[in-house]
Amino acid sequence: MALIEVEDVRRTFTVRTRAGRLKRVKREVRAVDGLSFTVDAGECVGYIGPNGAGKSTTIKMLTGILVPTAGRLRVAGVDPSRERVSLARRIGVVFGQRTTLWWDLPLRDSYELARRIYRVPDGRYRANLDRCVELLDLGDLLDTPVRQLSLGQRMRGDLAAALLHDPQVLYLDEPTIGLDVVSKAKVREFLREVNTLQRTTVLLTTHDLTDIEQLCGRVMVIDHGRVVYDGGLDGLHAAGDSERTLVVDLAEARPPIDVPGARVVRVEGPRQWLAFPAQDSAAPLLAAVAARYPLVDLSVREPAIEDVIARMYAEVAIG
Ligand SMILES: Nc1ncnc2c1ncn2[C@@H]1O[C@H](COP(=O)(O)OP(=O)(O)OP(=O)(O)O)[C@@H](O)[C@H]1O
Repeated sequence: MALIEVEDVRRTFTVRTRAGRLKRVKREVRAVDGLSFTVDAGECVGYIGPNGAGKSTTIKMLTGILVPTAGRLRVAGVDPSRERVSLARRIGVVFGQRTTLWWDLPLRDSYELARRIYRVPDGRYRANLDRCVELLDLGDLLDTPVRQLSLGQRMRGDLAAALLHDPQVLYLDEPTIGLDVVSKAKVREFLREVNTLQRTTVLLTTHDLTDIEQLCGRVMVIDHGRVVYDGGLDGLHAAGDSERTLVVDLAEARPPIDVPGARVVRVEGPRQWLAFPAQDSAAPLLAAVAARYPLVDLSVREPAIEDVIARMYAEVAIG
């Protein structure tokens, strides 16, 4: 069942720019330009794209903050901008860059306020709070004012606040930004649990592609307000023409070796790096290298997803 429906949605902004000393001209910016997709209940979807691609504008329309210029939007059966109050009970939102908690209040009081605003029944509130406190390790922090929390602690606090009312959809905008490795791991583990056990639908915007690799079965890449890729991470590699690398340690330093189906991209003493198409099997290549040259060691490196996406953006920009 589709929980999020976006059908040919557009959103333009009129901006005024200087033209000469006194004159100002109006210009139309198409932030979202004919966007269509659906997200089914229980999915965890990465929503990624370069700066200015239209991600925040999409999320703002899906939360009812912005009204689309044209097109149709539904979240959990509700038109976001027309029914913001009933939508608020169905969604949770976390912005990595700013908090939705009350700065001067202890976490516990912020949660209590959220309980009243969303009219969460007592039993459900208790159960959800206990679960979040345990999974996010918030026990010792509940009585600390939000302004005294570290960034990682605050983010964990924000995640709990977004989930106390059992939303069907959770929007996450850069949830791991600025966090250290340990905090990132904790946040990701929690999100995985929320998505797989609670079956909460997650739409995740991030520039940290490890978030996507570890959490999302599906990725949507957006550029210039349109979806340019929608599918699994594997397919993203194929779409971006990505390459894997075979790293070989030869018995001695040599000029670049010659093996069909691969090309040497780097040589450092006896070590050589051979690039080959990511979708090809590495086995024949390994066999060919081993048959021709005395080897000490070899390993295969997967392409960095950042490189794949950078390549894809470059193709879109050229095309
Ligand atoms: N309120 C606004 N007024 C004018 N232009 C806007 C407004 N909001 C967004 N834009 C423009 O719309 C385009 C899309 O912006 P948006 O913030 O949705 O991108 P984004 O993908 O979220 O980028 P980032 O990764 O940098 O957050 C940009 O060109 C931006 O300048």
